[in-house]
Amino acid sequence: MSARIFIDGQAGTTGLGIAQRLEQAGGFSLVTLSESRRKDPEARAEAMAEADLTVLCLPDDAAREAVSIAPQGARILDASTAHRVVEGWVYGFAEAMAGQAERIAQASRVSNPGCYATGAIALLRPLTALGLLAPETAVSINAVSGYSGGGKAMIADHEAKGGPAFELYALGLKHKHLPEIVRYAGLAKPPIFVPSVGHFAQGMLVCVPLHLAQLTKAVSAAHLVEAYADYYAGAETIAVRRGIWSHNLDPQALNGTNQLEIFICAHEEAGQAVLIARLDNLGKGASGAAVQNINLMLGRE
Ligand SMILES: NC(=O)C1=CN([C@@H]2O[C@H](COP(=O)(O)OP(=O)(O)OC[C@H]3O[C@@H](n4cnc5c(N)ncnc54)[C@H](OP(=O)(O)O)[C@@H]3O)[C@@H](O)[C@H]2O)C=CC1
Ligand SMILES: CC(=O)N[C@@H](CCC(=O)OP(=O)(O)O)C(=O)O
Repeated sequence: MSARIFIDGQAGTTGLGIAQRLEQAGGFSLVTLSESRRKDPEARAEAMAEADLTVLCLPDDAAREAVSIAPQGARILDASTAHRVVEGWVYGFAEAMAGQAERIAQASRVSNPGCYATGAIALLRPLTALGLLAPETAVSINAVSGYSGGGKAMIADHEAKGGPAFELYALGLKHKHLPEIVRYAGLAKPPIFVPSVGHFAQGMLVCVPLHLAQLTKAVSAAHLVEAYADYYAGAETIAVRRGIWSHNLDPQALNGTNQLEIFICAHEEAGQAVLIARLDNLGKGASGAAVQNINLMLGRE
């Protein structure tokens, strides 16, 4: 029998992406609401009761409201930022932490990670877990995203007005992904995080520049590659590669997939490295990860 999924916010960017992926995968049927009822709390609560699993693809306030009206026993996966560091919610990044896939499978409340957070945690968690990076280290993160990361409003802006070509933002240094990055990367204090957005729809790069002396012991780039490869051994969605000087990295290369690539680039004589995660912000950064979590929660993976 097919599993019944209610996507609250199905008309939005993430909701549409999840619906398409579930349709392609097969074995799911969607509980849907008419245009006139899709924001009606009573209709949404009924749809949650009918479904085996509800996925929230809503702005944060609407996601909190959805949880408050959810019928008893409803299982919820929240794609918003609202519950990522909230007690009682399991963080939906199965590959990042030992035992996390099992915790997701058993949970009734799972939060889907943020797109930048997925890249940052994929890079930093192995280093803190292996004791190579002390939690109190001062870390910086730079990232670039396609404009679909900003949802319907940013998509409309870019597609109607043609730009800007590139811009930095969140320069108040309080980006909404910092709390989840701190908690799940295992850091003791927030990194300096400077995201940016370019005039391309989809795809992202998340970069952590590192002086090798910041690590707790002397390691070569080859050792780092090996350490990441061991950490993610068996993770089908994550590939580890040694960065090559002559390569440029295109943020769009993994679009349409649920994959994440880690590149370790280093200038060892200078004691410098840059760790880079490449992913599709709408794939492993949103809808792809959501479908992975749906499968785990329903015991299909
Ligand atoms: N875009 C991305 O890359 C990612 C987004 N997310 C998160 O997913 C969530 C959705 O984002 P995104 O898909 O980009 O946003 P969009 O703006 O594209 O879609 C949000 C949808 O929610 C609907 N909505 C708003 N309020 C309510 C309500 N009270 N009841 C029912 N529906 C409502 C909107 O309706 P209407 O169509 O009328 O506006 C819209 O269809 C956000 O929390 C976002 O932070 C997570 C990971 C990545
Ligand atoms: C380009 C852009 O604006 N990106 C969004 C993040 C998108 C995302 O993944 O955020 P959530 O998962 O937390 O919703 C931002 O920086 O706010």
